[in-house]
Amino acid sequence: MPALETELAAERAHLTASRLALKRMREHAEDLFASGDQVAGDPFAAETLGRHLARRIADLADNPDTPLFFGRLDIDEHRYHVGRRHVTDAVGEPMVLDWRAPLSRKFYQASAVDPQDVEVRRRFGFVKGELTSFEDEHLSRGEEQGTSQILLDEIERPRVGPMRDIVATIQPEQDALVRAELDESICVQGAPGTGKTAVGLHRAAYLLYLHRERLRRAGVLIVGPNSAFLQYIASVLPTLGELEVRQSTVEGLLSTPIRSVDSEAAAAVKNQEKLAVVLQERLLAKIARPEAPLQVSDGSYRWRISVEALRRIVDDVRREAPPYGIGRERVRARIVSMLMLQSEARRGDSPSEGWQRRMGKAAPVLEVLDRVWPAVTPEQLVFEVLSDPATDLLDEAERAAIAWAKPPKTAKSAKWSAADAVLIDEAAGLIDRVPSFGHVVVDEAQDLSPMQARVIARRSEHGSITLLGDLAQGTAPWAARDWRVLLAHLGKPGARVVPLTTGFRVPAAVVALANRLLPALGVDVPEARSLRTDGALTVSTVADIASAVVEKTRAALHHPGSIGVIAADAAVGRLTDALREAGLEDPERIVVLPASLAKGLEYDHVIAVEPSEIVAAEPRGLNRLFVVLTRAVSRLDVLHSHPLPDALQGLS
Ligand SMILES: Nc1ncnc2c1ncn2[C@@H]1O[C@H](COP(=O)(O)OP(=O)(O)OP(=O)(O)O)[C@@H](O)[C@H]1O
Repeated sequence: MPALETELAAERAHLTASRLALKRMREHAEDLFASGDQVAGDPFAAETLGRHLARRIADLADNPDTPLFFGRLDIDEHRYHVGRRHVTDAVGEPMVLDWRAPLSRKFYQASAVDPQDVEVRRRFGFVKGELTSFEDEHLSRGEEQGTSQILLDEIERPRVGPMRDIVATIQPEQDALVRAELDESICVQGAPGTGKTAVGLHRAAYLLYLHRERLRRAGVLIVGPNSAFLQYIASVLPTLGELEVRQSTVEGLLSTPIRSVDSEAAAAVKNQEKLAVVLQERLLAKIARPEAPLQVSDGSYRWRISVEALRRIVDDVRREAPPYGIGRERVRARIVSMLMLQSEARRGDSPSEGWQRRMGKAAPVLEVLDRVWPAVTPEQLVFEVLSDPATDLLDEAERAAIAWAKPPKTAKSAKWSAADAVLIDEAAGLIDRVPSFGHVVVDEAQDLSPMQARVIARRSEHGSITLLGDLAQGTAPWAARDWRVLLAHLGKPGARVVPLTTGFRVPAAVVALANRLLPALGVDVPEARSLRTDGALTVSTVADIASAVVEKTRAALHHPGSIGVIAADAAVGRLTDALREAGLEDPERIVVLPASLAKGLEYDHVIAVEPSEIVAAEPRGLNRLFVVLTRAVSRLDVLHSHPLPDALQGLS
């Protein structure tokens, strides 16, 4: 057998042996799970152990399509296979190292210039789970491949279905971000297709591996722009063995059901940061100066707190500035302890806890509390501000914009909008503490409004964040133009801003087209540089858009992979009908997508319909077009019957 075949056979044998070892590990976990009741001492321990083992069993599942290892490091006579999880043999010797283990870092970072003791780095090529090839780099001899063929094959593989993990081919600049310390917050300014989303998800998996207990308790949260995006990324973390990460939109984090839609003007006002100040001022204005002493009857005794002493309590608590609701409880507790001191002095013993509770709820105490520090719900506070936005912080036009069209009678009967729900969350954060996640990853972060950023700031106050985005793809009316400003709203003003510029999705010709829009977008971001020289771009002037879309879609079906027809939202119905009438319905492969939902997604073949309509549909329409043009993995057809936007003139 030739040497290459012998090597391949040996690697396949190692793969088979690793599979068997994984099976044994899983069976062991299943046996433990089955006998859990007898092993654990009490029902609580049994449940905890059960949950742990169920997680472990799920973690050890073997997916035949995802190879157990994808690389090998030869260091000092040892061979280390690097894969998605640890696999050990019957005596506990490692057969596969988890990609997140410290040693595995060399797989991603070693180079001919800095071999890090690695003699050989081997990358494996797989086809449908079958090990079919490998590439060696003799780093200690100064040999390093340019761009790996296995990487190129991977990024050119047709995309159908949800996003995949990239563990086998993480690049050094991505790896440095994935492995940043847990307490470091970072902001990744990444041009389209540079792997921002992938980096964020792998960072979450890496941090969970390294700080499992801490993060399991505090939790990890991924925030994405919409549910289509969340579905698209949902399977990446489970394939990396991480099942317990919360994935949500900003709206999904809020507790208020959304039952109305704001005008653009109202949404713009409500999303400004100064609304946080408006709410806070209105809340603090509820605190009143005590004007009378407090007297409480207690059996045959009568206790009294002077008005000066009450004022001192209120002033002290106000100065300490706790959340408003906690402040109210603090005032109550201090009143009760003054009463307690009087009772102790007269009766000579300490009152019981029951006595303290009773005093805390005594009618005169409640009366004072309700007068000087009244209880308020977040909904009530927002209702009051919107019903009567009397504040110098808002001008006449702003007040008019947010006034209710039909004022509800009470906070309970109000129909809240998405921006109201954010205000209610702000109010809730002013009134009480919000539990903080250990780490929060925010994707498409450029579109967060200052008030939405504060929703996330509250949930990451004691943790760190990974902020992912591209200022050029900002389409919301309030989209960020400067990361520093947004980072300040997120409570992480000092976070490192790191650019990513090597594109893995979009072919060079398509990147060049999209880059023509950059100067008109009004943001200062580095251009993308594509790793891909393949791909095809056509720009065609057509007479009838619908029939051109049908024709291009039919032609696209000759290639493998997904097809995204992306058009201005208003045109989607018409194009869907045209494709249906032409018999081109294949939900597995063809999607007609409104431009407003394209962000973060990718298709092998994109048919971008009528750019000028996409641009005209919204104030940041040019940014939207930039997003649409950069969704293509292999081929992009631009179809237009109206003139192209200025920046693209002269193309067809
Ligand atoms: N190191 C890599 N190896 C292989 N594929 C990669 C790598 N990095 C990124 N990719 C692939 O490139 C594509 C783009 O990645 P991703 O969606 O994370 O980029 P993005 O920066 O979030 O893009 P956008 O801002 O345009 O939404 C994905 O298909 C991803 O799997």
